[in-house]
Amino acid sequence: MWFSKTWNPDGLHIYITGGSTGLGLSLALILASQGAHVSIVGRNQARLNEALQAIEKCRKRPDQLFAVYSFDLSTYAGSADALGAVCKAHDDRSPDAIFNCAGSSKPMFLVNMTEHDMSAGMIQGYWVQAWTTMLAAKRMVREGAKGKIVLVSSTLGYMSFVGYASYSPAKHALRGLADTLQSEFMLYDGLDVHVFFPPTMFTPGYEEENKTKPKITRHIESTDGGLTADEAARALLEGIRRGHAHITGDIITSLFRASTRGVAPRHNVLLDIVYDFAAAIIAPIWRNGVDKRVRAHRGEHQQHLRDSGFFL
Ligand SMILES: NC(=O)C1=CN([C@@H]2O[C@H](COP(=O)(O)OP(=O)(O)OC[C@H]3O[C@@H](n4cnc5c(N)ncnc54)[C@H](OP(=O)(O)O)[C@@H]3O)[C@@H](O)[C@H]2O)C=CC1
Ligand SMILES: CCCCCCCCCCCCCCCC(=O)[C@@H](N)CO
Repeated sequence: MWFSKTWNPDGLHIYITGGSTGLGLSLALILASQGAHVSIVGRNQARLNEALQAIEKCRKRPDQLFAVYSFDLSTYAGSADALGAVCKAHDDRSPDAIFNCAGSSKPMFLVNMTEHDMSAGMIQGYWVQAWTTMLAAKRMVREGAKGKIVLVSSTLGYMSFVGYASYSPAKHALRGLADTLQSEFMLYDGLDVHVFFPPTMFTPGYEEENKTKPKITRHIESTDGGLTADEAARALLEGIRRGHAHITGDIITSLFRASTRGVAPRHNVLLDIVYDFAAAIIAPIWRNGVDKRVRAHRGEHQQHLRDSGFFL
């Protein structure tokens, strides 16, 4: 399955969760312009309608079907209803590819989180993609269909630092799910799983998470230059075209990919060995600087805890 080096979306039915903004919308626009039928799901109907208008402008042929559906994918039932609606418009057949882009994050200090913040991290990071993956796999296997399921993790699915206690565990969990399925789906012919690890992407979701993001977190992650949603979408599609199991679209995440590879297949063996070696040198130096910065932040953090009423 790693050796299929071409993928042409023309004429395929592609289901994009979280396709109304950010990465998912960029993917929808690119895939529509390449001749795919595109179905997207999100919660907010107004944003879905706007997305549909934008997708319509990318139409390549009159027979392409574009559809948007409002469902909350954080539950099994919502994900099942969404997938059912998406398939119904295509003779009840499963999509040829599913891009799980839905998700969100709320960076905060652990001790400032409520029970809801902590559990929402797992729901909006993991379950929002895992339920659709499970439901789609069942459908595809029952139909004997060939297809692709793509999960969207993050650089924070390979490593983490202060501020991401509710989010990074969920993105690590997606990697575990993808690695498992990359093995398990060897049982079926033509069912592929890919997992994407984007760095910072300048999207509406990024604007939203910056509202709660601690200053120290923002500072540490500024090492990463970031990508536009369009650049990230193109990197993801290139990874799929190359048949990569773990897809990275920037050098920093490629260093982490190579150095935390486990038994995931390498991309270019020689280059990945170079990345692994480079990470062995750079990672501890970077880490040392970050640890110093976090320790130097202790005084300001205590003040923040007092100001936020934590001790009351
Ligand atoms: N931006 C970044 O810096 C990074 C983001 N990521 C990940 O990439 C993915 C895309 O991020 P990005 O494009 O920034 O996000 P955006 O917030 O811009 O878009 C998220 C999309 O998902 C939808 N969505 C969110 N929650 C649900 C839900 N419970 N049910 C249905 N739809 C939902 C949103 O629509 P609506 O709100 O209307 O439901 C929207 O369409 C996410 O998984 C994110 O965690 C990874 C690394 C970096
Ligand atoms: C091998 C050594 C390399 C050293 C450099 C390390 C730099 C780390 C940058 C981390 C960037 C985190 C991006 C978060 C994206 C994300 O998922 C959030 N925006 C939440 O949505």
